[in-house]
Amino acid sequence: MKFVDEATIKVFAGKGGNGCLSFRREKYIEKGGPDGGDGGDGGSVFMEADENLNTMVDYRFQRSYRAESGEAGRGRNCTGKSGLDLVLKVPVGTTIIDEDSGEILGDLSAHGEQLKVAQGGFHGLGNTRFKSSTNRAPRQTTPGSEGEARNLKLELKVLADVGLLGLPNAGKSTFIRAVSAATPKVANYPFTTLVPNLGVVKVDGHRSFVVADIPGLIEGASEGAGLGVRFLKHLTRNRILLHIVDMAPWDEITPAEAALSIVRELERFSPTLAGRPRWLVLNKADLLDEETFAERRQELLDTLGWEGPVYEISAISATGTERICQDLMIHLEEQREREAADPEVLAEEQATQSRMQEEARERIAALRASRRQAAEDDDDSDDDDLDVEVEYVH
Ligand SMILES: Nc1nc2c(ncn2[C@@H]2O[C@H](COP(=O)(O)OP(=O)(O)OP(=O)(O)O)[C@@H](O)[C@H]2O)c(=O)[nH]1
Ligand SMILES: [Mg+2]
Repeated sequence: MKFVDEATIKVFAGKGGNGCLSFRREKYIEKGGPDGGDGGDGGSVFMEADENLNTMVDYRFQRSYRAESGEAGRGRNCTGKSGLDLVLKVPVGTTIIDEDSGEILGDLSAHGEQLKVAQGGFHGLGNTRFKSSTNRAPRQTTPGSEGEARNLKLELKVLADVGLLGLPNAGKSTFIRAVSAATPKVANYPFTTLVPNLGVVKVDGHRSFVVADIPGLIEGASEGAGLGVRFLKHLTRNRILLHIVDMAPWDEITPAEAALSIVRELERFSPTLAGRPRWLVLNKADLLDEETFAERRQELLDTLGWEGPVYEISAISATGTERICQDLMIHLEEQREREAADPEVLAEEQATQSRMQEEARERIAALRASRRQAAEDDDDSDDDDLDVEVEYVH
């Protein structure tokens, strides 16, 4: 699943320090010559790619960044100190755009790569510089120049490793809140989530993966009902799906029926996607006594004929969620290692992704056609919502 993670910031390079106007004043020397030093240069602002980062989240809290200004020059020919450069770290793969002109300033594609985004101001000259044979007591200095200022847009295409799948109200957004710093809206009604949310899950402090919370699928999603179909195709880019099931639904539907409807949806949409690694996550365990929970669990597994991994959690109190994250991390790392070690595994994964996308495209095209047909019949529907591009929101 690919999202654009973006942030808009303003950067200010430091101003150059002013040149100093000063004359030597010492005992016994009545008219000393000029000794005003130059100012220091203002610091510049750089962006630097850092492989330890994977989102722009930090840039959403602080929007304005300033490099140090240079100090003014002083008497006795002292040059002012230069301002320190400011280096702002961004994830590898970030594109940096000048927001006002739309110009792409650069792509930072390797760890440690830097790009200067705002030039520091040049230092002013002290009056010593203006001494000449005809002017032994110059009173002239120049001010330091202003540093550049720029509005920048930082864009990062993020691939989510894990996609959350489930009916509306299953607890997907609650799950992502429990395991990451993302804070999507959670509410006791369906379709709370209207646009996907990404959360970065940190495991043991330094390892991480990205989870995408998408709007709830409802039965008939692959037929274009509800919001689901717009997002189903984005799941074709995930490595693994977590199917979140509400074990204590408030409506008539049983967890087994609900889960089955989701699986059918997936199969109709893309058989290849339905065959991807998928783990069952039974949520809201806190709302049921043990016995009822066990019964529902058994019915669910039987109905699905499920033999894959199953987790029991209570997302609201983050009970059981840590273990899933540990296991997901291991699964993803093993997959990454296999792909890195064996080109055939990587090629296979790419082929699978292409196949899923092809299936998704066909499905969407078929839906479009049938909607168009319907539109001709009643002249009242539109199919614009079938293929929206997804923007990332925290
Ligand atoms: N008791 C209990 N309630 C939960 C749990 N997880 C989620 N909920 C509640 O279930 C409701 C729906 O949760 P959300 O996280 O918004 O569900 P969602 O799957 O994101 O829903 P949509 O965005 O509409 O698709 C909220 O009222 C949550 O507080 C849980 O483990 N226990
Ligand atoms: Mg939600």
